[in-house]
Amino acid sequence: MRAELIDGKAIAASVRADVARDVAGLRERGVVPGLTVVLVGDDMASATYVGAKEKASREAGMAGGTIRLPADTTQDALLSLITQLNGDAAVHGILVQMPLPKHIDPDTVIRHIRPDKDVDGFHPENVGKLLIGHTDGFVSCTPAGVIEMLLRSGVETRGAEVVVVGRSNIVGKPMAALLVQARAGGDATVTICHSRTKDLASHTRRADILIVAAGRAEMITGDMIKPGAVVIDVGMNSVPDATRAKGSRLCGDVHFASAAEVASRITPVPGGVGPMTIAMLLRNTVRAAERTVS
Ligand SMILES: Nc1nc2c(c(=O)[nH]1)N[C@@H](CN(C=O)c1ccc(C(=O)N[C@@H](CCC(=O)O)C(=O)O)cc1)CN2
Repeated sequence: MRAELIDGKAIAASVRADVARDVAGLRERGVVPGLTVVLVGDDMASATYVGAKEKASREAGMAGGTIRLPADTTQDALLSLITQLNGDAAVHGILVQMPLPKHIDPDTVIRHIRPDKDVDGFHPENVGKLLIGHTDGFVSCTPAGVIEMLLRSGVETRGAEVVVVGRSNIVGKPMAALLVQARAGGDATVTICHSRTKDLASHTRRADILIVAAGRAEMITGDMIKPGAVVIDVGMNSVPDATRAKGSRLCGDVHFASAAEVASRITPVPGGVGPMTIAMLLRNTVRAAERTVS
């Protein structure tokens, strides 16, 4: 393997240590940052992520917890709960775990969360603030985590050719917005590719930094990467693997073995971007709490 690993777990641990210090400072001023996570249904992966968020927020000294609702919860019942959390002064951050059951419209739910408690950064007001460069909103945790990883790893984005594969509202679009903005972790020249992009490899091969968030297991192979590029894999896919006791394994959107022969630096899956998502959620929650006192 030629590439050096970018260790998301270690970087996330250092962000979480910073957050814990900020939480301690707020507690001295009589404010205990509170995060409430809402999980609807019994999706196993979601339950794992929510459990990880709960544990991380507790370890950082925050209050709150998870409200678990059955899969047949109505949209109205969920909206009523959010109204109640919106009005609760002890709750600084509200997060509704995605995906939601099919009978609930995620956009309606996201719009119902008070923008100043939307620590996921999904509300249109927060997305709009990101686009126009206002720093008083919240930025979606996964793209914010990627920028933090690049900054803390000393990867220069200024003037870099960055290709983002994936155009989701949660990752691809905010990722591109962060990369083009005129400040540290930005100033890049950005191309967004997606499922309708013609000759994807001709774009990815130009990238100094390649960020892949397409949701297709191992779709980017070493021959699609410019030698020496930095590769950030946002993908999280479970694929069948008869050699594992579980019968499956977790992999990213990048074919790690071939990519690591070509790239200069690369994030693994697991242990790359995933842990950063949770660290940035904690950071957003501390910011939400800070804004209530300053
Ligand atoms: N309301 C939200 N829903 C979802 C979000 C989100 O940011 N807000 N993102 C994803 C899931 N997600 C957080 O919720 C998430 C996914 C993965 C990880 C993570 O740390 N993964 C580990 C591996 C875990 C495993 O072994 O299964 C890793 O990459 O090392 C954290 C958060 C969709 N929903």
